[in-house]
Amino acid sequence: MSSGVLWGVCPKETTTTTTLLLSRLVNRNGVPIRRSKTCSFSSSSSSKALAFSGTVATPARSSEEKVYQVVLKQAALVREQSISNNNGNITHNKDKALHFNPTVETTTDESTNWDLLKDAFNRCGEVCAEYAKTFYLGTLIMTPERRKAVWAIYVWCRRTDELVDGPNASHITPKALDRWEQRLSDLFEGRPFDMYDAALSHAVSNYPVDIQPFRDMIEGMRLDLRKSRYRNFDELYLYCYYVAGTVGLMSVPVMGISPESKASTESVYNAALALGIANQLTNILRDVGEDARRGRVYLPQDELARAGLSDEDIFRGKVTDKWRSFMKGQIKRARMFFDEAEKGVSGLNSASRWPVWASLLLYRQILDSIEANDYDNFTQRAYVGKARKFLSLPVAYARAIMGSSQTA
Ligand SMILES: CC(C)=CCC/C(C)=C/CC/C(C)=C/CC/C(C)=C/[C@@H]1[C@@H](COP(=O)(O)OP(=O)(O)O)[C@]1(C)CC/C=C(\C)CC/C=C(\C)CCC=C(C)C
Ligand SMILES: [Mn+2]
Repeated sequence: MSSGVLWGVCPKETTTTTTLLLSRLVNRNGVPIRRSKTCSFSSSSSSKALAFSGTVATPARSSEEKVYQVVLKQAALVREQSISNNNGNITHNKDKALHFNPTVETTTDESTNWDLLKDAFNRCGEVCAEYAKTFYLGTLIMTPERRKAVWAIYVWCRRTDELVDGPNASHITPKALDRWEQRLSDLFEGRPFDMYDAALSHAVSNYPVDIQPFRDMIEGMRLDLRKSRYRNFDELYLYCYYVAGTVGLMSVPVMGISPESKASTESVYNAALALGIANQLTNILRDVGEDARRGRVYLPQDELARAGLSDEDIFRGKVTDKWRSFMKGQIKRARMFFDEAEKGVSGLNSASRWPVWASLLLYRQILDSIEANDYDNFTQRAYVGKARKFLSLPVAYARAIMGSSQTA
């Protein structure tokens, strides 16, 4: 498939801003911490920094606190907006979905809409199958409505990433991202620009999906345009939330929360966020060499310095004992986010657990593969081979099933 056809869309119009609020989830070492607004913070230079407003000094909020507020808001929205059946299970928002419901008597125009929409979802499925085969296979066990919605979200995320990473990336300006964000607002208001937008427009009208994680992902792409260094983990955490944690928050309302789950909505969202962060940290560790060749160093500068390393060491690309030891710490932290994510999978609807477990186990194994490469992520790209991928699927399935008995 020509990615030019799929991604070469130049959106029009203006922007909106994102709002992040307060509180927390896991600390920068990945350790869960529950704290109230009045609790004091642990470590981190940026958490300790003071933001001055007038003459009153107030502690600057850490990225974790800001992101946790988004989690709380998303969890509250899904509780409020979802129409619950007797079990409290999340079901479609039938009022909004009515427009595209083929079982409702339709005019010719509406039938045409429906045909176009069917084509749009089929195309989304093809894109997923092409770019993320294992994930695509996992979606096949979901209900058709859920599956289509997840595909539409996937395609929007991929296109958004391609704006700054794809073949036309050198032409992408902040203005283009503003136009992409305007297009996002339009599709959320039922005015899609193209067929992929129409698929997402339908999906977000059918499930209690909020626009904020989508806007925040665009904000992550803005960061990629203007920033190539991260001073500390607090900055990196925010970036990871923007480009990947958001995916978890977008997906939960569609994947659904299990009616039998004893887990709180908030804890399921926390786990989804953690999976996105874990995946992105893993991406970053896998792609150190590739990113360096593009002049990018995502690794926290203060942690590099503490390990006696600098950008120069990364550009030189020599695996030394210092590097191995530094990488061990980074891998450990990524694993802690995976651990955090694992705790929430059983809170999802049963049919959504298998693809989530599969993606979690596969991504997590990239970390094993970095170790197997003796931490050479400068010249080698860690990957999970076909055999290991294949073996992970029944393991994922078993975990998904085990989750059912734990939640019941
Ligand atoms: C309770 C619980 C655990 C729920 C699970 C929630 C859930 C489904 C979380 C999904 C987490 C996930 C797959 C995050 C994606 C993270 C990621 C890899 C982001 C990449 C960003 C940019 O990275 P970069 O440019 O550095 O990397 P590349 O070299 O370009 O790869 C992204 C590329 C952003 C775009 C993200 C996607 C295209 C993935 C979107 C995926 C979905 C919508 C489906 C998620 C569903 C499942 C089952 C995995
Ligand atoms: Mn990318």
